[in-house]
Amino acid sequence: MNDDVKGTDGGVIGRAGGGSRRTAGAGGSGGSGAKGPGGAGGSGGNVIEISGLCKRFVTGRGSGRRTVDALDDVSLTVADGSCLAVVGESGSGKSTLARILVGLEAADAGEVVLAGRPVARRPRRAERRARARDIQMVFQDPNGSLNRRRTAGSAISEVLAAHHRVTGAEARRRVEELLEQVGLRPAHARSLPGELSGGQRQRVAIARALAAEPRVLVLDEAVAALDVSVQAQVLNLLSEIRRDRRLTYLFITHDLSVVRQVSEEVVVMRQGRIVERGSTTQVLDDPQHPYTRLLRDSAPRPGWRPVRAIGRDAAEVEA
Ligand SMILES: Nc1ncnc2c1ncn2[C@@H]1O[C@H](COP(=O)(O)OP(=O)(O)OP(=O)(O)O)[C@@H](O)[C@H]1O
Repeated sequence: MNDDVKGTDGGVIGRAGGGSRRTAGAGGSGGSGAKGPGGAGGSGGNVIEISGLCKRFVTGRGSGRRTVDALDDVSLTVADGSCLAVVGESGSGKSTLARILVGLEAADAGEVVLAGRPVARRPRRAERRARARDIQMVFQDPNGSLNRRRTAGSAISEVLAAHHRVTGAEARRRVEELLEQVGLRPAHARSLPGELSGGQRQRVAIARALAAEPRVLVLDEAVAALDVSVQAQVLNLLSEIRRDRRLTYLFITHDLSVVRQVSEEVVVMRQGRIVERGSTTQVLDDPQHPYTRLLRDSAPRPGWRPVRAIGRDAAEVEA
């Protein structure tokens, strides 16, 4: 972790309304938040602590060999019950971060502490299962987590059975409760994914993730495929669920208007590194890093004129 981005105030990422912000300096890439008074994993502490995370992908052979540092010394914390948004252009490393967090990918270096427990880089089966209870992921495309031949009810009860000792009538009752929580009717338990709209499918995917009763939801572009009115409904639903269940969200999105709606804090990623972090209002209203300004100025809004510089070096853009 780089000292130039460690806040002397103990960092900001993990605290809602922490009120401070850091821009990573030359060579800086990480953010750091302090443990709250409750300590890691405790109420008021950080439920996610990531430090020095690195991931390199190597593709091709010989002269076609290519290496990409998808994550380069990434550090951040997320406070219990808060929502941290992760933004950045395509290829900046957001999904790799999410996939490592939920165990779909192994990091090359660095540490992940989840609910106070360090996560092994190559965990055993029991550890993977324990992690899945703590942290669940919702993807952009619900078809990724829903089998087209399985009803919504069966998809949800599969996760229930994996993590909780419930069977028969109790499982059916829990499925109905979960469907209601995501704004669907109990009868939807009998629907196949193909019989549901995109928004309804994403609600089922959310109910399925909630069935584990996790502490953390990682949402990777979870509303990006929905049309705007459905998107607003699902975002409202996610906010209600977070409040009611005291969940923690890591919310990956490229859409800055979504960031404003859902998160208290935001980190901005570029080429595998964190370049800026802070409260959502500070970062979006008064961005300090040229790349954040570029992202903001590239977002469509009334009177917007496209900036054709995404992909150019941010320093160039600044100049
Ligand atoms: N399995 C893989 N093999 C090779 N390269 C990969 C792999 N996964 C990701 N990468 C590369 O790592 C970099 C980061 O990818 P990642 O998917 O994390 O970015 P992202 O910010 O989530 O992008 P997007 O918003 O388009 O999903 C990219 O350059 C990508 O091509």
